[in-house]
This record gives sequence, C-alpha cells and structure tokens, in this order.
Amino acid sequence: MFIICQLTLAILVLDSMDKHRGSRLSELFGSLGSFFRKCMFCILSMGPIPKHFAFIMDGNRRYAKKEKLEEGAGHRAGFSVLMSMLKYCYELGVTYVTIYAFSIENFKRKPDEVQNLMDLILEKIEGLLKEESLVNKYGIRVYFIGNLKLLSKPVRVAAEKVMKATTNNTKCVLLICIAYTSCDEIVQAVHESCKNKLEEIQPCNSHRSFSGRVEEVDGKSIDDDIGHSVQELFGVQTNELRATRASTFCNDVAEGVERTDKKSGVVGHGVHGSCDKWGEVQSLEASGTRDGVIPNVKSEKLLVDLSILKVVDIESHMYMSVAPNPDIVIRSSGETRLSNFLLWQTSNCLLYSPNALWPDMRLWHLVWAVLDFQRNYSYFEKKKKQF
Ligand SMILES: CC(C)=CCC/C(C)=C/CC/C(C)=C/COP(=O)(O)OP(=O)(O)O
Repeated sequence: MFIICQLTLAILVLDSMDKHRGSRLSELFGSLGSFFRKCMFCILSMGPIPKHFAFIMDGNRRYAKKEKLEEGAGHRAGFSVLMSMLKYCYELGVTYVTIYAFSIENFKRKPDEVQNLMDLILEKIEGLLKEESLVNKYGIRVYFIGNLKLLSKPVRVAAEKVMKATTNNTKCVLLICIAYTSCDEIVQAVHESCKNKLEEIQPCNSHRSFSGRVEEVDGKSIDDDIGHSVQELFGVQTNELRATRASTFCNDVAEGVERTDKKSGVVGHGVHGSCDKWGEVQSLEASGTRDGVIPNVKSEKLLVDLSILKVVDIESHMYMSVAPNPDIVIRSSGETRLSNFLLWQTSNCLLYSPNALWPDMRLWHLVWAVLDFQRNYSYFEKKKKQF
C-alpha cells in the first residue's frame, strides 16, 4: 500500500512537470524530476522488468487535429514523446525497444503525407548520428527492421549508416520497424528458409545416381533421408528439373503466405502468380502438422518428407531474429489491434492499450504498463513453459 502511494505521488509530481516541458519551471525542476523517476524505477525494479517493449505509436494525426496544429505536427510531437519513452525504458533497465515507425500499408496514404512523414523520418534518422543523440548517450544499437528496398534511397542509406555506426553499442537495442508488416516478414523468411534448404539439399542430391543409389563423399556415404525425399518430390529426371520444381515449391509456399497478405491489400513482395495451395497448407497446419512442418501439398507421403523445414528455420530468417520476443506491446489511442505488427512474435505477450493518443503519452502510462506486466508475470511465465 505504502509503495503504491509513493508511486502515485511520484507519478503526479512527474506528470505535472511533464506538462511544463520546455518551460523554465521544468528546467528548474529537471534534476528533481530525474531524482523522483530514479526512486520510482528503484521501487518498480523490486518486481520483474520487461526485457523487451514494443510500441505502436497510434494517434499522431488525431492529436494534431485535436490541438488544431498543422498537418505533420502530430508526428513531430510523437517523435519527441518517443525519445522520452526510450529514455525511460533504458533507465528502467529494458534492453530492447521496438517501434512501429512506418508500415507497408502506410505507403497507401496520400503521396504528400507519405513524403512529409519520410522527410521527418530521414531528418530524425540523421539526428541519431549526432554526438549528443540518445543513441550515443545510452549506447544503443539500432536496427532497421523491414523491407528496406521499399524505402527511397536517401532514407535507406541513412538507415544503413546508423546501423553501421551503432554496431559496437552493446548496452541496449532499438529496433525501428519501417516499411514493415508481419506478413511481409513471414513471406521473406519462408522464402529464405526454402532457398537455404535447397542449397543444403542440392549438393547431396548431385552425388546421387538416378537409380537412387547413395554415392560416397570423402569416404562417407551421404545420409539417404534428404536425397530420397527430394527425389520423390521432384520426380527425378535431371538435377535442373529438380531445381526448377523445388524452387516452384518454394515460391508456392511463399505465394500462399503472400496471398493472405494481398487480401489485406499489402503490396510489394516481388513474387507473382496464383497459388491454389495455401488453403490446403492452412488446413494441414490446423490438422496437427503445425509443429515445425511446412507441409507439402502434393501427397501425404511428401508431407512427412518435407518435415525438413522447421519453425526454427523460418524463425532464424525473420527480420526480428536479432531480438527476443517482446514481453509487452503498448498501443496508444485505445486500439486493441496489432495491425500486422510482430504477429509471429507476440503469442505470449501482454497488450496494453491506454486511451491516450501517442503524443499525449507520459511516464505514468509506461509505469502502469510495467505494473500490469508484473501483475500478469506468473501467468505469462507459465504459458512460456507450456509452449
Ligand atoms: C526516426 C523515427 C523512428 C521516426 C518516427 C516518427 C513517428 C512518430 C512516426 C509515427 C508514424 C505513424 C504512421 C504513426 C501512426 O499515427 P497515425 O499517423 O496513423 O495517426 P492516427 O492514428 O491519428 O491516424
């Protein structure tokens, strides 16, 4: 009870300081504020602290409208709140923060809105390289997560520069999802996994005679399992034919994922054509082959053979594979949807959605999120063990 009272008092003091941000009063009380914050974080740290926070920064345009500001001012205010949130997270001991900065869907907005947002993002990315930036102050390693090919060259180059410049930072990690949707991430991960498997399979296969006899490499016979399944799968005529069919299979699986993405209007995967197999893949998955298997859709037998492709293979090709799964997603503005954000990574994750628009988010929203996490901690830990 005493702790809750202390926290509430500290939150009220800090919140009133926050309201005077930028004024002389706030400067005057700046160090007092940081002292209060540290005390509060010490109290919070008596419980478990999330390792990984993810933010969906919703409500920037609505904020601009509400405050009768010009278009774009909401996103600028949103960026400044983002910097405060990052500071609080890292002070609290959170190691990973992921933000949804720009989705592939966002490219469908009015061209000048997209352009203004990209200009702001470019300006802020370049700002991250400055000596006095938060990135240098807290030793943050930055990753840009998404289909970076879809970005304009200046933004892509700036993003690559920041990633390179922060490679040796080890204290904490910021993952900026840009030109990102989960469906796109999953499609490219499936594609890469299939490509890798084929590279693993083909050398084995090229040492095999058409009769199926196993040949020896360096005095050892090649394990028959993989080669056998490939032979059955591709009908075994020539290595070229096998390769073509294999890559068709790879595309079919990936296209299936893509098709579900297209239904939601997502563009830009670079794989075209129709695939009638995804429904089958989905129903096979639902009927118990889910555990690590991308099923083959041509026959029951091949379904078993293709168990060579595992969930871990796909996972290791996710853009987000550089970080553990998030412990908590905060979506501002009271929305409780994930909107194609980290769908693969959030099966065991708390969703916290305060009503505040993103530029109205304050320290106390973060504190309530951590308290909510602590309240649900044992439930999520139990779930993780069951998984
Ligand atoms: C360098 C860097 C990481 C910059 C990030 C800048 C920033 C705050 C981006 C937010 C982008 C965005 C589309 C937010 C959603 O609000 P919205 O525009 O959909 O607003 P609404 O929900 O009111 O419509």
